[in-house]
Amino acid sequence: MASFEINGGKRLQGELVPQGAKNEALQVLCAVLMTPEKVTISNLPDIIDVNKLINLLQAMGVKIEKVERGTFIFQAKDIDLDYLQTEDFKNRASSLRGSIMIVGPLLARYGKGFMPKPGGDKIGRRRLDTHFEGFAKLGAKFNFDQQAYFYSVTAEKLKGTYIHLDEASVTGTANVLMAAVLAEGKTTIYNAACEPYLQQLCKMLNKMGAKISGISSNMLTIEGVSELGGCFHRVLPDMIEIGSFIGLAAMTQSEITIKDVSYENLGIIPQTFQRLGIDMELRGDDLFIPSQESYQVDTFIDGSILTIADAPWPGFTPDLLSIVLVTATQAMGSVLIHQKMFESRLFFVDKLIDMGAQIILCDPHRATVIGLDRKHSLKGIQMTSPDIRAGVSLLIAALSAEGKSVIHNIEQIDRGYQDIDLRLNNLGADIRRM
Ligand SMILES: CC(=O)N[C@H]1[C@@H](OP(=O)(O)OP(=O)(O)OC[C@H]2O[C@@H](n3ccc(=O)[nH]c3=O)[C@H](O)[C@@H]2O)O[C@H](CO)[C@@H](O)[C@@H]1O
Ligand SMILES: C=C(OP(=O)(O)O)C(=O)O
Repeated sequence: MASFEINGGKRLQGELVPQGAKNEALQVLCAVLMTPEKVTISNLPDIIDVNKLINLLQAMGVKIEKVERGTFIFQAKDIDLDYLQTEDFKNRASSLRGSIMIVGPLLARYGKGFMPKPGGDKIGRRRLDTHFEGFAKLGAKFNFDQQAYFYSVTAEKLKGTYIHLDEASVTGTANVLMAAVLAEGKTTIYNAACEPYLQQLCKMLNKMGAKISGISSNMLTIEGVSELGGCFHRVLPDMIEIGSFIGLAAMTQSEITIKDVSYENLGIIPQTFQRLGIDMELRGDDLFIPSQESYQVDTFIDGSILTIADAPWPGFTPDLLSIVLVTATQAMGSVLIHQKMFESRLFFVDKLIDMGAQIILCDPHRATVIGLDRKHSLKGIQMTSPDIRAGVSLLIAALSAEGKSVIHNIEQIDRGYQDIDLRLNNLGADIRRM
């Protein structure tokens, strides 16, 4: 288990180039299974989860050529379907969440798809009903082996239909969408998730010959086609990393320019950090965050305490709530953080409280943060990263803190943030990997 040792209290200055988006990368990598033709993807982040999925695809028989860091050519001509029953497949596929999205493409192209219990963050219940109910609506037969915790779907032929998803699941929408693209006839997916990740996936599939309309809305219409061809696709900058850098700048009083953020795809994210009192300026497509002595949390119009809550897109993404929470610890004013989607994502506040933050964990979903307004700094401590976003939040807290902190289990951070220590050290941080 690797660790970071951080000497905090340093102001950073300079430019950060965001990596490609982790959660989009996982979707579009699964989509290479939709065609026997070559698919080139660029701006793939070099992070644990993405590399695990690339290795899984390779083990399944996908030919992969690395053009340069971040750019790969994939060709899924001969897939070894027997491999999907092996222990090696089960081990690899269960080590990340994104692998679940290979099921839709496999079902669509080969009439069968398998999946062990997928991995990913332990941040609460993460059910897969939406995925399998969607496949069943398209005509697939579903089986769940409870003993082996193994999901399988089979179908001789998928037939387009009307599907009202039980919830706007991100990976669920991607999975059902990919199955529908090669189904016979028209499919409508209502209550579809519509994050930029999904918009990008739809655009990529259309480039490959799919007929998807309604992109960016919660109703996707798909006219099935019999086959897809190759394409070139570039992954968007990671909006979660961009949000993390905004919080980092505010907490450490740093002046940071985040390059080429693709502002139009950030949705409500900049606005949400502005409500914490963080100034920012859009310069071209770069986001400039000035060094701020103090930032004051907004209230609602009636003067009541601000609530920041997650919601399906275009609402505020749950993956940035931990970062908003840590950023609020040094703000002037109070804010209620309401994590509606996941029930185990706020417990890391214990560590922030140990560092001197003023937080009341009301229940597993809600925490009230009473900002310190830099009356005193957080103090460095030893801690363990419980999940990817809490891990980065603890890193931000440690960078702002007085003294030395150690964060254990940084594999959690590395699975989503590329070379984070090196990139922040280039701007003046003091992070040592141990
Ligand atoms: C690999 C990947 O892409 N992971 C992301 C994906 O996970 P994933 O696709 O697994 O998450 P889902 O969108 O399926 O659901 C996330 C959680 O929110 C709940 N839920 C979902 C929709 C809804 O309308 N109401 C509701 O309560 C679900 O029950 C679940 O507990 O989306 C999540 C939600 O944005 C993100 O946190 C994950 O980073
Ligand atoms: C929860 C996340 O990832 P995963 O779904 O891969 O666990 C995340 O990216 O914040």
